[in-house]
Amino acid sequence: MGQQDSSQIVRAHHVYLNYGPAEARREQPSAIVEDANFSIQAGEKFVIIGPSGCGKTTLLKALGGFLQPLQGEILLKGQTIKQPGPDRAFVFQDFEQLFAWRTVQGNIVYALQAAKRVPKSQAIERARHYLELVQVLGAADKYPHQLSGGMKQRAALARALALEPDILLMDEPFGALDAITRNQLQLELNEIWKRTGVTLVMVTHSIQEAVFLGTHVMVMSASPGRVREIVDTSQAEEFGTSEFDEVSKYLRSQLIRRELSSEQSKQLSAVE
Ligand SMILES: Nc1ncnc2c1ncn2[C@@H]1O[C@H](COP(=O)(O)OP(=O)(O)OP(=O)(O)O)[C@@H](O)[C@H]1O
Repeated sequence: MGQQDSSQIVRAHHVYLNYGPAEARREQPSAIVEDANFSIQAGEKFVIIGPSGCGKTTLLKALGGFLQPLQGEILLKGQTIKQPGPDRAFVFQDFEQLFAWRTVQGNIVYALQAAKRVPKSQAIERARHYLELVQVLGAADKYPHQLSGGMKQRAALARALALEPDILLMDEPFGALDAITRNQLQLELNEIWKRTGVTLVMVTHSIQEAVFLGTHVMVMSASPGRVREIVDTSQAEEFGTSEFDEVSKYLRSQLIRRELSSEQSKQLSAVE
């Protein structure tokens, strides 16, 4: 490996990913993700887009340490990622990611005690701070089944942020929300990012969301999943501006290039 830039938090170096037992994986001629090379700077909002099945979630799992590369390596702060750790927190699309038998605050306190051994009184204080940040402090004593989908996602976000991770990994976190709640959470996530400075790595199917939230958007191609391009979108964060429209158009053209079938192209247009 070459030298690591001090502000570089993640470096993926010729990463090949596949599933199954190590032996079987080695015998497979092709990988799901092939030769992925990219780096993420601390404090970036790094968004991954690509056609369905190209390996976006697979890549997030590898960043999370849940899947080891067949070849290559992923470094976090200069250290090879070998397993999951509290320095990386996840938010998923699924509304049911909180422990059903604990209150919203209890979910966060438990995570802090289990993952970071934070003493209880300090964990409660931290939980309430992050619940306030995502605007669900009023629901601190409620159980997940008493919350709307949007509130559950806010609570899951608070739990992830409370861990004060080096990177926050988000897999289509707003994908199952209605359009209004989704827009509101996008706006709020931007504000939270400005206040916390956390490095975000997010997968989305929406080009608009990618451009709005991302400072950088990585476009993947399918079969095999490869990194096609990383686009700096930091100047295009305002909906409706010419920069926003231009970069969205460019990303769309990159996504539907070459390998997409007409059916997949239709699906992509439908989500935009
Ligand atoms: N646990 C698993 N075991 C075996 N194969 C898997 C597993 N999870 C995913 N795959 C396969 O890996 C490929 C990439 O899946 P992945 O979920 O990473 O794609 P994606 O780009 O996130 O897709 P989508 O946009 O549809 O969510 C798919 O062919 C999928 O069937």
